[in-house]
Amino acid sequence: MQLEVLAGNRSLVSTVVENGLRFHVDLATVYWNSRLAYERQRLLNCFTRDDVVCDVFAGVGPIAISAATKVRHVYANDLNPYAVEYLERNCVVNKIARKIEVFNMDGRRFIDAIFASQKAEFITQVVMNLPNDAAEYLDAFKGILSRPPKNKEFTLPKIHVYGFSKAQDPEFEFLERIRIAMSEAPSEVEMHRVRLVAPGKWMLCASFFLPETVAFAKAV
Ligand SMILES: C[S@@+](CC[C@H](N)C(=O)[O-])C[C@H]1O[C@@H](n2cnc3c(N)ncnc32)[C@H](O)[C@@H]1O
Repeated sequence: MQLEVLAGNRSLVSTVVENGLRFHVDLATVYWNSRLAYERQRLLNCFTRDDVVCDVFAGVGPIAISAATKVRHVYANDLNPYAVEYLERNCVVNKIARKIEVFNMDGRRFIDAIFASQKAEFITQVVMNLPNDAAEYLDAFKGILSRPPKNKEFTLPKIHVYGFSKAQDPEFEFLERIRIAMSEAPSEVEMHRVRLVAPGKWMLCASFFLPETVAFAKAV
C-alpha cells in the first residue's frame, strides 16, 4: 500500500505503544495495524504460562512479543526480512529476546521445519495471521508428525487461523476453506468475528485443535 506523508519529516519510521509494549515500525516496509490491538489482547487471554507459541506470520511481533511476556517460549517467523529486523529489535526493546526465537522463512517451510525438529512436541499454540491466504497454508500440517512423541504431556497444538469473508454466511465459507486445505474439517471450531474490514467483509479467527488424522496423515 502506498502511503503519503502529510506533515512532519518524510520518515515512515515510528514507535507504537500497545498494551504497555513498544514496537518500532517502518510503515514503508512492514505491516502494522493498531485496529487489531483488541484482537491481539483477546488471543493473549487464550494463552497460559505453560504454552509454547508458534507465530507463523509474526510481522514486527505484536502477537509474538506480547505472548512472550506470558508464555513459556515463542517461535516467531516472517518472510519479510525488514519485518524480521524490526521483530528482533522489538524483542530487545521489550527485554524479551531470551524467550523468542526468530525465523525468516516462507510460512509453509517454517511449519515443516519447526515440526520436523524436536521443538514439535512442546508447541501448544500456532497463530496464523495472514487473513488473505493463511487458510491455504493449513495443508502444511498434513503428516507433520510420524508418531506421537514419548512426552506424556504431549497434545496436538491449537491453531488460530485468520481469514476474510464476504459471504452471506462468513463462518461457513471460512470453515469450507479450512476443510479443503486440510482435506478434513476440524471438530469443535471456535469462530470469532474480529471486525468488519469493509462493508460486508468480515475478518474472522477460527481456533481448533489440529486433528490427529491430519497431523499423522500418511503421504499418498
Ligand atoms: C497481516 S500481517 C500480520 C503481522 C502480525 N502478526 C501483526 O498482527 O501485525 C502478515 C505478515 O505475514 C508476512 N508474510 C506474508 N507472506 C508470508 C509467507 N509466505 N510466509 C511468511 N510470512 C509471510 C508479511 O510479511 C506480514 O508481516
